[in-house]
Amino acid sequence: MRFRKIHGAGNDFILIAGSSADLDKDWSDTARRLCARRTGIGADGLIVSALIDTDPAVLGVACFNADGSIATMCGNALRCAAWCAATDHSFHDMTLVMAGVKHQALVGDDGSWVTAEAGAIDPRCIELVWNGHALCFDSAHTGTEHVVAVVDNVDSLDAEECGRLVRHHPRLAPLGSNVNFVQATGPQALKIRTYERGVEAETLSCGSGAVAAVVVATLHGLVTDSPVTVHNRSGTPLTVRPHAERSSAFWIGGPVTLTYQGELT
Ligand SMILES: N[C@H](CCC[C@H](N)C(=O)O)C(=O)O
Repeated sequence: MRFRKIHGAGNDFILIAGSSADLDKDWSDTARRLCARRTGIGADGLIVSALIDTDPAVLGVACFNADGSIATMCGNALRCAAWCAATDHSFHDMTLVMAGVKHQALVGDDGSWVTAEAGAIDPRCIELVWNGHALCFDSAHTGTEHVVAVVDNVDSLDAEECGRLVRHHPRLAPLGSNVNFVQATGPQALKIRTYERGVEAETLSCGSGAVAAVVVATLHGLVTDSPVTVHNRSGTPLTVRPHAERSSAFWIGGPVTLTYQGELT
C-alpha cells in the first residue's frame, strides 16, 4: 500500500489515499505502529482519505492520532488531504468530510486552506499556578477540545510539561483536551505552542489549535475580526481568517510539504 509522509506547517502525518471502504476500517493499531518515532515511520498521526464524489469533489478523511485515538477534527490533516487531492486529481475547490462534519477546502498558490467551525467557549475554566506562572485557560471547541492560556512569553514555560499536566486536569475529564499557550506578538499576530492530546507531546503546529487561539485572543481583545498570523514552532506560520459567510467559521491556511513517499510492506 502506497503512503505519503507529509506535513502541514510541521504537523506531520502518514497519508494513505484509499477507497471509501477504507474509511470504515479501524486504523488504530496501524496508526500506533506506523506513527511510532523509533520503530515506525514516525508521525503525529495517520490520515486515510478516499474520494467519495468527483463533481463536485468530495473526499472522506479519517485522522488517527499517534496513540491510535480518533481525531474528530484536525486542521492540518485536512489541509494535507486537500493538497494531495489537488495533486492527484487537480481538484482545487472541494468538500472534505471528517467525523461526519463537512469542511470546505481550497488549494492554490497561497497554500492549502480548510474551514473550521468554532463552537462553545468556556472562559476561565482552569486557573492554576505552575512553576511560578499564574495561568488561566479558556476552553474553545473548534471541532475538537482545546484550552488556551494567554501568556506574556510562550517560550518562558515548558509547554510540554505544563501541557501534559493540564491535559489531564480533572475539570477536562473524561475527554481531556489539547492545550495551547498563546502570546500576542503584534497587530494581528500571535505566537503559539500546543500540547496535543493523542500525540501526547508538543507538536510543531496545530490548525484547530490556531483557530482556538484566535477565538480566545479575540475574546481578550488581542486581535480583531480579520486575518491573524499564528506563528508556531515550525517557523512556518498558519493564517486564520474569518469566513465571510458564516460568523462561527474560520479558514486555516498555510503550506503543505511532501517529505517522501513509499510502499508499506
Ligand atoms: N493537529 C490537529 C489537531 C489534532 C487534534 C487531536 N490531537 C485531537 O484532539 O484528537 C490540527 O491541526 O488541528
